[in-house]
Amino acid sequence: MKLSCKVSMIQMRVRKTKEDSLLTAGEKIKTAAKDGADFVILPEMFTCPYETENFPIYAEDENGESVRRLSSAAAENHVYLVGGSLPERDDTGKVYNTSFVFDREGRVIAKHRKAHLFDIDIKGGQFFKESDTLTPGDKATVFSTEFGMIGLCICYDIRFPELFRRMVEDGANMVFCPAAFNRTTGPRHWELLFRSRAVDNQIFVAGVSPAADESASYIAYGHSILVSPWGEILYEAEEDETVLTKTIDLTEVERAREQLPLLKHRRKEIY
Ligand SMILES: O=C(O)CCC(=O)C(=O)O
Repeated sequence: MKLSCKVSMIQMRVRKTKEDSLLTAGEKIKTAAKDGADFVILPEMFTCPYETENFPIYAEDENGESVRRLSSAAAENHVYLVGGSLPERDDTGKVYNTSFVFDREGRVIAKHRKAHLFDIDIKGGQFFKESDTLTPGDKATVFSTEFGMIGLCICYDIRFPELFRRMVEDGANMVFCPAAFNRTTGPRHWELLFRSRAVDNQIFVAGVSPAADESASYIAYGHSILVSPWGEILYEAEEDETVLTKTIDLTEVERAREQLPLLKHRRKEIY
């Protein structure tokens, strides 16, 4: 297993059209590859303005144009590509919030359908009801690479420690989370949640958000973040567009677990 990798987080604004968003993502993936990225991560719903009524309109099947374009981008740039998320329609017509992962040859090696739908109503703050148009996925997702097992989840999934523990039990030493928090829950919980999931599992966690767009009906929080197994914030963006490439030393996972062996100290018999 290789013990060091470069992760690129693409914080981009969703463009007016799907085509423009795909072209912009393509350019930024190239920039990340030039920086030497092994993994390139796009944001949640990076081609689709985040509104429930848009999900069925923008939805494509798993062999649709967006997936084909992301596959080509992964292969052309020889990177693992975590394709943020896209609205995906299955053959029964149900729509999911789905993240596809491509290997360096452009093959789909993982697919996570957001398991926890974002249905909230915060008085004086954010309202959203994904379940109006989306169906939840029904499994935890990990995939294998030369850097070990990697977990994958989407946005609101970050709030569920049980899902993370499942991915960690399945071997994940790093979890990627395309996400789009907002200006109500972002300032309150974003850092706290990413740091909590990292520290309670002693893993690296990366959250990648769209850039804020003042003209959107749902303004993403931005603040794409990378957290170490010690819970330290290694990088946090502002609200604007940025591509940030960071080297990750995966031996940190083992070191944290040797020095502070909390996973071994679990008392499964009492909970
Ligand atoms: O959990 C939150 O506060 C934000 C979640 C979210 O925006 C989403 O799941 O898309």
